[in-house]
Amino acid sequence: QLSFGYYETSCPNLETIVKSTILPILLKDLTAPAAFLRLMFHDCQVQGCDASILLDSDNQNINSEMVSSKNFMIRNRESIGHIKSVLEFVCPGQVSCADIIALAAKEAVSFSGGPKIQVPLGRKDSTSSSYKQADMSLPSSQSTVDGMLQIFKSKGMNLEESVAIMGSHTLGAGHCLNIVDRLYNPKHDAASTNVMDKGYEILLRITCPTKVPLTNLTFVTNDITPLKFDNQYYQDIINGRGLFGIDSSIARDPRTVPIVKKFADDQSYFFQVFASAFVKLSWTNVLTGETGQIRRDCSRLN
Ligand code: HEM
Ligand SMILES: [Ca+2]
Ligand SMILES: [Ca+2]
Repeated sequence: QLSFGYYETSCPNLETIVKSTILPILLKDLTAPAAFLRLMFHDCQVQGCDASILLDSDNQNINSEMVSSKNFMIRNRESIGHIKSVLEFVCPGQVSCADIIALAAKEAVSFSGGPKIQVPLGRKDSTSSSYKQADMSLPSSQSTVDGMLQIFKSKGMNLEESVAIMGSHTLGAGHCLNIVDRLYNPKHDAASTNVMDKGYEILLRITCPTKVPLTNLTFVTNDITPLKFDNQYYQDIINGRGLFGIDSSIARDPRTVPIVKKFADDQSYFFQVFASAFVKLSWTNVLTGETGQIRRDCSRLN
C-alpha cells in the first residue's frame, strides 16, 4: 500500500530534494510544468503509475512506449532521470522512478499556482513496457465524454473529479496534428465544432491551415493562461474556446455542464476537487511491496 510517510526513514528529505532539483528546470523552461503533468497521466494510464513510460527500447523485451503516436510530444522524461541521479547520491536504491514522476507532477502544479497536493508514496517501477498497450490505453484527441468518464471512473473518480482532472488542460498546448481533424473532418466532431467561437475557429485555421500538418512546430495553447494553473480553462470552454473535441464536449454535455460552470465560478473549489482527483490518478494500478523493482536508472531495468 502507498502511504504519506513511506520514505520517512529511508529518504527523509526526499520531497525537499525533489523540489530543489526540479526548481531550476521549471525556471529555465516555463513549459516544463505542463510536460511533467502530462507525463504523469501518460505513465499512469498505461499499466498504472509504474514509470513504464521512462523505459527506452532495448534489443530484448523492451519496446519503448514512446514509439506510440499517442505519446507525441511527451517531454522531460530525462529530467526525471536527472532527479533520480541526484537521489541516488543521497538515498541510493531507495526511491522509485514512479514516485519521482508523481512528485514532479505535483511540484509542477503548485509551481504554476495550483493547489499544493500531498501524494502518497511507495510505488515500485515496472519490469516491462509495451507500446501496443500505450496505443490501446491512451485516449485520442477525438475521445468522447463517455470514453473520458469511463477512463476516470476506472480510477475511482466520481463525475466531479473526472471533470476536475480535465482541468489539467489549464496548462500547456496542443499541436496541429491533434487539431486538424476537428477543423477539416467536422463530421467526426460535429457537436463541438458547431459551437466553436468564430474568432477561435479562425485562429485555429490560421495556425493549422492544412488538413495534414506541415510541421510539428505549430501549436495552440490549451487555455489563454497556459503557464498558470487556474480555472481559466473552464471559462474558455464555456465560451466555445475548447482546443480539443473533448474540451468542447464537456462544456456541452448535460452531465458535465453544471460542474464546468461551478469550476469556472469557484477556483478554490476546482483546486480542492482537482487535488483529490490527482491523488486517485496517481494511485492507478500501482506496484507495491515485493512487486516490481526500484530502478537504478529510470530508462532501463536493473
Ligand atoms: C480524455 C482525456 C484526455 C485527452 C483526450 C487529452 C488529450 C490531449 C492532447 C491531444 C494533447 C496535446 C498533445 C500535443 O498535441 O502536443 C494534450 C495535452 C496535454 N494534456 Fe491532455 N488529454 C486528456 C487528459 C489529460 C489529463 C488527465 C491530464 C493530466 C492529469 C492531461 C494533461 C495534459 C497537459 C498538461 C497537456 C499539455 C502538454 C504540453 O504542453 O506539453 N490531459 N492532451
Ligand atoms: Ca505506466
Ligand atoms: Ca491556465
